[in-house]
Amino acid sequence: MGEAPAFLVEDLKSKLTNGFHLKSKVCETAVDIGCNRTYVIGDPKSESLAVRVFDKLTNEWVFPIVLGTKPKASKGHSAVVLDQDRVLVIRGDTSSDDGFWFLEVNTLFVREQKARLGTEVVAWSKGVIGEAEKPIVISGPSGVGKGTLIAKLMEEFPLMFGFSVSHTTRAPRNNEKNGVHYHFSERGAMEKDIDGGKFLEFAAVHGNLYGTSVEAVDVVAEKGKRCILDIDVQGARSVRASSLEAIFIFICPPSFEELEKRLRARGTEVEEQIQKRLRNAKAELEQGASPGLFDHILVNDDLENCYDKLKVLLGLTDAVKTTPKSELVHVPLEHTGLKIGEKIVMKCSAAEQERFVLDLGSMRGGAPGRTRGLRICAAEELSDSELGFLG
Ligand SMILES: Nc1ncnc2c1ncn2[C@@H]1O[C@H](COP(=O)(O)OP(=O)(O)OP(=O)(O)O)[C@@H](O)[C@H]1O
Ligand SMILES: Nc1nc2c(ncn2[C@@H]2O[C@H](COP(=O)(O)O)[C@@H](O)[C@H]2O)c(=O)[nH]1
Repeated sequence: MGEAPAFLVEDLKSKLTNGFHLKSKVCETAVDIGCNRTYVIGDPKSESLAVRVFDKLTNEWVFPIVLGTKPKASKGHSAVVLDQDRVLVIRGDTSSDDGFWFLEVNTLFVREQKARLGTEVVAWSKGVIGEAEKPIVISGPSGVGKGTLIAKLMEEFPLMFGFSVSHTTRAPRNNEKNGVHYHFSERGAMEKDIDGGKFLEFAAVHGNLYGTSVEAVDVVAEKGKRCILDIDVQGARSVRASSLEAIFIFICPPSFEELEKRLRARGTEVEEQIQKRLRNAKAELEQGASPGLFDHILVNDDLENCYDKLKVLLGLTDAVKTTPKSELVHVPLEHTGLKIGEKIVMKCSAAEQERFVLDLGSMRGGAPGRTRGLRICAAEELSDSELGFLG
């Protein structure tokens, strides 16, 4: 690995304490976390936000496994340590919906992945301004009508919802398209991606492997839509245990006989599979009722009736059919910032007269999902000390 170029580390380090400054074309920043580690973010050649770590105990560079959806390359960025767990990275010359990223170095998710992979790990999480709606997890036994309800929701509210396309090792049915209904995968390839930390959750269901990749959820969020996950109860349990905040809905059949009727009438499974799915349904129905896992239980008796109830609990009325747009702020390439408590006071170039405060006080979530609940407020809302910084 070799020794750290001391001049580089010292030079980069000196730029950052609680305050930070981005002049155009600063594509490499360094932050110290703890006594022994310097995280260097960025690569001036490619402008990518690559990450490497200098371990001061061994005097070696470490190249961590980088999880989560990575930020796009950037002409310049600034970085400030928020706590021992994460660094806020601000991409210059971008809009606030793609400007704020969190490099997680020691959060619970990162610690879990370090233990699992036995190597250095960091994870990216994109900062979301405002109260982006929570993803919706829909579970229930095979044949209960989850897919039917989700299809109705997507048809009525195409701008609001996006489907998380899972990976599965099951063979496609006649009407199923790769990349639309599922990413149909070879078991070996899927297991490799699971080992590589690319999955938010996975489970063996009815003899096949199914899983939700971090990317599947991110792709939906990237379009500004609310993500719907159709996953089994084991998957719901894993998501519940993760940092992804979601609403959990369990769909029940009116009776076991009706479930069997629907599964047979769908005509997609051979008898052996039907029997297996019905056996598993018994256990799933028991687990669905276990306390603390699901926020809502809906009985899918009459389809229209159940769909109406689903819309009510998601707070959907006829008046709400588009995605609410939060106000966007431009983050210029040149900016100066100061961390004061849970606020980042941003002063952009004097000529542009742009000043705002990024309030991290309500932030939640984080890798492997998004960091949500950031708030941007105007300079008028600043306290005297914050105004002092702005000069
Ligand atoms: N309320 C209902 N009344 C009668 N039939 C229904 C109802 N809801 C769904 N169905 C039918 O039941 C069958 C199974 O529904 P669907 O495929 O949506 O189930 P699913 O829960 O998504 O199953 P899987 O978990 O196997 O993907 C379909 O043929 C669908 O048209
Ligand atoms: N844990 C997960 N379960 C999933 C996922 N995608 C689908 N499923 C569940 O599998 C069964 C069977 O689905 P089918 O398409 O073969 O009928 C069903 O209960 C789905 O909810 C996933 O990514 N993770």
